[in-house]
Amino acid sequence: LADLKSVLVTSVLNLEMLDVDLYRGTHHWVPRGQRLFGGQIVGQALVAAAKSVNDNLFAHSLHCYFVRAGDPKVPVLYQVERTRDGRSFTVRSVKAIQHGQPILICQASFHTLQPSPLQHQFTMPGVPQPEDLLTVEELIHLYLSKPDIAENAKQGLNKLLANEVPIEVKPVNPPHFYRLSAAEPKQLFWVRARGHIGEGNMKLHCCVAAYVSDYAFLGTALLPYPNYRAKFSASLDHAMWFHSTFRTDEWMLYECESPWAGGSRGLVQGRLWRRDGVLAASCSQEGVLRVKPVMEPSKL
Ligand SMILES: CCC(=O)SCCNC(=O)CCNC(=O)[C@H](O)C(C)(C)COP(=O)(O)OP(=O)(O)OC[C@H]1O[C@@H](n2cnc3c(N)ncnc32)[C@H](O)[C@@H]1OP(=O)(O)O
Repeated sequence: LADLKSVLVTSVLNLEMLDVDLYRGTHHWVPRGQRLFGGQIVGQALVAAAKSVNDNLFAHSLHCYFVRAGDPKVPVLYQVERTRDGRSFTVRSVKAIQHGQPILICQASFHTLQPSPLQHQFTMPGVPQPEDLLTVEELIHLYLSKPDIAENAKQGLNKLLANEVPIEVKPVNPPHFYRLSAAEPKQLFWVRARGHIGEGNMKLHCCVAAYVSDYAFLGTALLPYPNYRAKFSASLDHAMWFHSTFRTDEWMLYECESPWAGGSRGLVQGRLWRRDGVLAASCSQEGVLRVKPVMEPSKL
């Protein structure tokens, strides 16, 4: 079963070409709520951009704004503009369109492989190996097996189990579902695409990493506030930098932290580590976070 090709490759990131530099994407997993998953739109935009660059060029960064909510009822069109082709760097601008209007604007830059004596990186945090940790689904089953669990909590968790998220996630510090204590705005997950992708197509692995990197990212900014729940949260922008080769169908450590929240917004930053400690990619995102108290204050 593990050798089944990842749905991210066969479906989500497999765009239909409509014309030169014009593509159509389909949806796979749509989160609860009425908007498309941002990671899907960024991943598909990067696929569209990468189709117009030479094979010797690799994505090194992307910068996106989510300007409208994506509508799950209709497909997304991706229109690529060939902004510049240089000797080393090539830039593409992609507009994701629904109902004739942009939902995402994305700039992606590609670079030829160039060796350099300048080379450093932070050190990967020391964490338990993925084989010693439980998946989110296993953690939910464990939680559901407790005798005193409230009916509404049960329903919420069962809905989570019914999700067909095409990525596997193993939290390093298992979440306390419905926790009421504040935590530092930091979290660590092992993540990988479900199914097989295989070695060799670095362009594709960058697109999968773009998809994966939006998953649960913004939630990091809510960890210090267990007494508030998001009544509206959405990513406003997303940026990524790709540093080295990696495989997204192998476990990677996603280190997320939120250095700031204020003014109904939160900033999150992340690092995707290869299992052998090589820094694969860095990410940043700002999101809108409109919250309300979990329990209404007493009127007495
Ligand atoms: C996992 C994370 C993800 O993947 S999220 C998915 C990717 N990101 C997105 O889909 C975001 C796409 N972008 C957007 O939807 C827009 O740019 C957003 C962020 C909504 C822009 O916000 P804004 O300029 O407020 O838009 P808008 O005027 O259309 O209002 C949208 C709804 O929000 C409300 N709103 C507005 N301001 C306030 C406020 N200060 N306090 C409370 N509510 C506010 C508006 O009334 C409107 O509500 P409604 O939709 O009419 O019910």
